[in-house]
Amino acid sequence: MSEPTLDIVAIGNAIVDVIAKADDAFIASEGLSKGAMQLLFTTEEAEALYAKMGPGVEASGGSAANTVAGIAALGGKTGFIGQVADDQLGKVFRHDITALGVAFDTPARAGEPKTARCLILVTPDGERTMNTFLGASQHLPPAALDADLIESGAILYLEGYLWDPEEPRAAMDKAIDIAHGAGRRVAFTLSDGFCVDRHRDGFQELLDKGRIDILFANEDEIKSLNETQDFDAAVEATAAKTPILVVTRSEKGAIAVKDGERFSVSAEPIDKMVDATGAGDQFAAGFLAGQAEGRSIEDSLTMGAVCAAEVIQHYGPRPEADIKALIAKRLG
Ligand SMILES: OC[C@H]1O[C@H](O)[C@H](O)[C@@H]1O
Repeated sequence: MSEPTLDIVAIGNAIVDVIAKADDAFIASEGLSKGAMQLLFTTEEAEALYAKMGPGVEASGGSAANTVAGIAALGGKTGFIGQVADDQLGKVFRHDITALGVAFDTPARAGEPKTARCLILVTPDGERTMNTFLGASQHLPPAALDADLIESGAILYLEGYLWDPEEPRAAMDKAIDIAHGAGRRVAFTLSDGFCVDRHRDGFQELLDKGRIDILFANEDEIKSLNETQDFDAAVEATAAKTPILVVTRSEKGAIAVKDGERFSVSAEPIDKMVDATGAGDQFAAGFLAGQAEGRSIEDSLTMGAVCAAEVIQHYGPRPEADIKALIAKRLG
């Protein structure tokens, strides 16, 4: 079996975010669930919400894409697979991710629907409420997978959001087989509490069949997965099904369980939470980069916490500061 040449290869929704400030009254009046991600099913729905939003800033996003962007910023070698349309936003997404040194060669898809966009409303408390029009990203077919790219990564990283549409779900299923067939590890994020509600059985089946080697979740997601409000019981149940479980807990820090041993890290101090978008993505970036560098679970958790703390102190889901330097300062 050949040695991997990349640290992480991710498959995810290829999305351009539009980020705007909003108040709680707007979230309520639109009937949105604060802090969650809801899907917008038509262009009309997306345009209607966009028209009501305040001035927005565009930034490349997509959960797993944000994670590989973070790992690349930390000096890791990464690849990405995701579907954009042959349009302006697709070009923006491709430019931004390749400019970071991420290998991304999934061909653009001609015609409708357009490249995915996520309308993100950030309230004064820094919480983000996401509204995603999946557009072209829901048409990532299994045939678009670059098996060589997947096999070249030490870890394949997948986002639970991609379990919503049928074609990418089949693609991820195939990608797991390719990665495991090449002796690689598979990491997976549960993405969102509502997403877990929609796909609890599918996610549990992945775990029961031993198809996930590293699972990322937050508190809501792990409780939802196990249909319990008892955090410790939820962690124990899922930790028994995967070699490494990582659970982020916002200001309470994060924990990991590896082979029955539990580790924890405090949240890094911050001045102010400006925008929570990308917090989980950058935590995963720090943790996976640590794993790729052969670091301990404790140090990988600290790297996750440093990356998450950086991203929530500015608008946008990807790092702006020199996170490599921040980690060097923190871990020496
Ligand atoms: O996790 C944050 C990301 O989720 C959504 O997919 C948005 O694109 C955003 O960048």
